Amino acid sequence: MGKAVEFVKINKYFPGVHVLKDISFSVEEGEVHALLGENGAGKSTLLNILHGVYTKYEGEVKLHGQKVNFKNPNDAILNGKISKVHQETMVVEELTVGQNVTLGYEPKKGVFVDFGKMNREVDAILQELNCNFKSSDLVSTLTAGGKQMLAIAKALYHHSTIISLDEPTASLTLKETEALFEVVKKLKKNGVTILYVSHRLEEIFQICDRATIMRDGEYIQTLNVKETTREELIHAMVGRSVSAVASRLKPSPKTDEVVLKVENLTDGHHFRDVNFELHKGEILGFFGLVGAGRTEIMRTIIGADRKIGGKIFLKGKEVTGNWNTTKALKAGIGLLPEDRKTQGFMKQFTNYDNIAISSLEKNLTAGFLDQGKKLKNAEYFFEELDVHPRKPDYLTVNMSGGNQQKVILARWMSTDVDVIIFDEPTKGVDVAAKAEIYRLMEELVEEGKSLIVVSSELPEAMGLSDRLLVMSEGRITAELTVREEYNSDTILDYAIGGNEE
Ligand SMILES: Nc1ncnc2c1ncn2[C@@H]1O[C@H](COP(=O)(O)OP(=O)(O)OP(=O)(O)O)[C@@H](O)[C@H]1O
Repeated sequence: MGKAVEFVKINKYFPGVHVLKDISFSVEEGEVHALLGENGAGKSTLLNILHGVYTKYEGEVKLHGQKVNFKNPNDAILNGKISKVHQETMVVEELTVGQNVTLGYEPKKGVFVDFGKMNREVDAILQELNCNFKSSDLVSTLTAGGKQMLAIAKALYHHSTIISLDEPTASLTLKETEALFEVVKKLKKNGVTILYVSHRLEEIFQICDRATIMRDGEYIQTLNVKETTREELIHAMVGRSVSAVASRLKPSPKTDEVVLKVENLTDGHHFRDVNFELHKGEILGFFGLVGAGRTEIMRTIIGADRKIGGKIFLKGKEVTGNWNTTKALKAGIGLLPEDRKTQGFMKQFTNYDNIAISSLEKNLTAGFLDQGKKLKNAEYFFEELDVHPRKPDYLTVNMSGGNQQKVILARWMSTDVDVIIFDEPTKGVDVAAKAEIYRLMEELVEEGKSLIVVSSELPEAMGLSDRLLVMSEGRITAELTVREEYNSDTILDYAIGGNEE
């Protein structure tokens, strides 16, 4: 078999930073090849070069032995038969699936779009991908997994022979993830080459043949996944051994004082009759599959969404009136949102300003905002969370995805609120930073703060929480109070809804 992709001595510079340093390696035709590395290692930058997003770089990219230099991603799709599928795949919600898949390249009858042909062609691809929606369905009716499939369908419509999947499972349900893996296997069988970027190492072992590891913009090595252990992969990525397992070093200073109480909370759509208490100094886990209603509960608690029934008590006082996020923050409760790209940071702000937004009072000296204080606080978290590059004065928008997450985490960790809700705190975050985040959470409870951690990663939910609530389809299906008795099979059963109390 030949080489689908060859990178030859790729160098890439952004103003003041040398991001890719002499990267050379190749990807075989028909293999599933993982691209691994810590946040900021350069994975997205390399993919952006491959897919024609960045056109200025040193070195050569070859596809099937031919040197290419695409003008833009469209050029790459049309002339290189190479497509990228990622989280933020652009779709036009108001159009049908078929219109989105064929956008700009619709089959025509004379000057008119041939909708019959469009639907026939797209439906054939959707069938091949085992999708449960049709070409004529509106995109707005699709789930995150459906949209991902749509992007793959688009790649196939353009006869792509190389497809990159960038963190494809981050927002997918368990079922959607399984369906995606089936599709990956099928594509591979048909000779399609897949480049796969993910921070979820178990997935690498499930579907990848080889893995290339990058560190600080450099090529480290390419490994045969079957002959590699999880520990070896982590060591190659981080350059040292790191425990990839969420664990607690110290017990929580948990008390009986109830800081947050939720009674029969219902939003009429995503969850109903939710009851729970959060105690001062504890980490309360919320485990469930994507779509179980956890995010919606948390948004309702902080006043971002409306409830139609039930009560919320904060430190013994019922939350009434026009409850909103500003009032919540003032009352001492904050949420680190799951969707940090759109709800997380200000594009025109530097890292230290983005970190300081929610703790401005802490950064005042004699009534004025103290730049020095802001910077010092940012520097502390940059060190603790190992943020790359170590530049608090950089615009957050220019940081890698995972490092942006760390900046937003730092914001919530420096707030004065004493109840912090973390929604998927380690999504998109590399393995070394995960361990740091767990340690910082322990420090927060030690300081007397109370945390809720929403997680779809079972080992994380089990390893981190003092108490664990399991949700399925909008309801709490179990409460597990003794850490030592956590059992992953039972918890998954509760999450799937097969073992309701
Ligand atoms: N437009 C830009 N201007 C300046 N620096 C940039 C720009 N885009 C990326 N970088 C820097 O390039 C480096 C590599 O970023 P890249 O997004 O490729 O990393 P990554 O491996 O994909 O990380 P993650 O796992 O967090 O997504 C980072 O240090 C980032 O700050």
